Amino acid sequence: MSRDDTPAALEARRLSATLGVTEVLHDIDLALPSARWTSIVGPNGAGKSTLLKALAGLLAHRGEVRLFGEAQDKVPARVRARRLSWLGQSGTGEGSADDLMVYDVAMLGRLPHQRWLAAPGEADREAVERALRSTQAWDWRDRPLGQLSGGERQRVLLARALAVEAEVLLMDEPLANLDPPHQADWMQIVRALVAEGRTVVSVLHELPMALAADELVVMDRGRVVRHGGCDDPATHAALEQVFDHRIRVHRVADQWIALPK
Ligand SMILES: Nc1ncnc2c1ncn2[C@@H]1O[C@H](COP(=O)(O)OP(=O)(O)OP(=O)(O)O)[C@@H](O)[C@H]1O
Repeated sequence: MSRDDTPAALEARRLSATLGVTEVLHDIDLALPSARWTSIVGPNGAGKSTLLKALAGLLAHRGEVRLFGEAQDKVPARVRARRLSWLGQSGTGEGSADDLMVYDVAMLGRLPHQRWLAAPGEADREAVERALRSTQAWDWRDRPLGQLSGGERQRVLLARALAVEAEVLLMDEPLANLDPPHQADWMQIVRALVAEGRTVVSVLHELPMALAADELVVMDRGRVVRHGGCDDPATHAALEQVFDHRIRVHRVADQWIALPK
């Protein structure tokens, strides 16, 4: 449960996961509050993507994952796909979509809402247009995904994730390839989602952006070493520690930044 006794949006209990023959997540207990933005950070190989996939129900694991208090493997796949939206690391698993038009890629986000083989309805078209406009990808709607630059493509995939209009959005390195203005736009989109009561969980390498979240999960070697507020000195200390004290968290112009030492 989260601190105020409402069910956490996502909760992991004694969560472990093995890839190949190696256990990469060890006994993780974690409760991510709803209507908040939580960032997951840590060194390369810490297990961030694996944790996100396990939380999304995309990876076999031991232990339990709960979605708003309900055992996630008991939630029917279609219902889960409406409640939980996923943006994977760019370049993974999207190759087969290269020939699709941008509009149709974003429309894939509406599949969980559509009846089997039914054509998209008005609500689907509106959600797709809203999503593509919010990531400034609407002008490319008639272009094939494969013709776009890395950053343009990322904005289309973000639009697809937004088009789901899910309560929970999980995003793995959503800022990859985005230029600074579009990184700022991404943060505005996230803040707007959270203001609407949605829950956002992002794996980020950009520490200043990660520290702009409400809460930070700091991982190291397959474990959560700290889950706390982004303004909390104990969170900053954990962050500095997992990066071997090679960074230092500072307050500059009303935001937290992490500078190399
Ligand atoms: N198929 C696999 N078989 C064995 N080990 C794997 C496999 N895939 C990933 N791993 C290992 O699992 C660990 C966790 O990987 P994961 O991708 O979750 O880390 P991460 O924190 O997201 O890293 P990064 O910041 O580099 O993206 C790494 O040590 C990685 O080498």
